Amino acid sequence: MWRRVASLSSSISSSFLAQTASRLNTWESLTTGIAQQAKGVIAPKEKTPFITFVLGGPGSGKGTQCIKIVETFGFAHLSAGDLLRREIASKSADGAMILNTIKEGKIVPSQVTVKLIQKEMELSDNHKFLIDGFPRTEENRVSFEQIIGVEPNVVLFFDCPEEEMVKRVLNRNEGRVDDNLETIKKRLTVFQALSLPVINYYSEKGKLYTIKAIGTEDEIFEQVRPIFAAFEKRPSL
Ligand SMILES: Nc1ncnc2c1ncn2[C@@H]1O[C@H](COP(=O)(O)OP(=O)(O)O)[C@@H](O)[C@H]1O
Ligand SMILES: Nc1ccn([C@H]2C[C@H](O)[C@@H](COP(=O)(O)OP(=O)(O)O)O2)c(=O)n1
Ligand SMILES: [Mg+2]
Repeated sequence: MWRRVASLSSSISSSFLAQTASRLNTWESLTTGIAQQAKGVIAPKEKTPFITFVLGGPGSGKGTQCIKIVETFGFAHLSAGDLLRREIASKSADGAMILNTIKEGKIVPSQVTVKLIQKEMELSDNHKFLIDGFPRTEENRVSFEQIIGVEPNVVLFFDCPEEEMVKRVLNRNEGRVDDNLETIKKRLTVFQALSLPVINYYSEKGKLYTIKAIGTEDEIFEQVRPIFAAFEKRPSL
């Protein structure tokens, strides 16, 4: 599992290792993991997690491009929206609250979303994660850093004109409760007010890759491809 893999990486310093493990509250499982590895129960893996956040307004094409990135570069795709919709469908304790929040075009409390992402990361055997539609607020961003204890390697921003995003969402045809004009207008306001500051934050950190998200799906992917192709040449990916 990733948390054991990450923790066992030789490229992470031991103080960072301890800090991360305690944040994840997994020191016990970490040491168990080491013991199991020593016994040969788990195949040894030494890859550091490689995290990509995929940002952009509603309908900017995040999910569509994530499918292509998965096919070409073998990432695990974790869509925050899909994880939240799965919670609604499973009728979990948070389901009704999540449904109302999504209908209103608002953002679900960060701890709920980060816990869902954390669970998926822990279950995955992959070390390359595409985290789609997250972080959408500064609160999301800080919560991820506090709970997961790592920062993204790459942040993709699909930059798309509002008119085009509205057109795409209204044609999406996936039966989503938020794909209507009233909710999309609210979502665009939330995007401007709460998500753009996150995008600016990563721009200032030099981690942001802005993609002009107009044109065909293939044309857009030709802007995405070289970003990961360059990382593939490095030992980190
Ligand atoms: N380049 C594109 N041109 C036209 N339509 C697109 C393009 N990329 C995606 N779409 C369509 O737009 C809608 C929204 O795309 P999606 O990937 O779900 O965006 P997001 O995840 O950012 O909301 C979907 O119906 C998708 O098929
Ligand atoms: N980090 C996130 C991601 C999604 N959500 C909620 C609120 C969003 O409007 C919905 C839908 O998100 P999703 O990423 O699936 O939406 P788009 O693909 O951008 O249309 O889920 C959230 O509260 N917090
Ligand atoms: Mg999406």
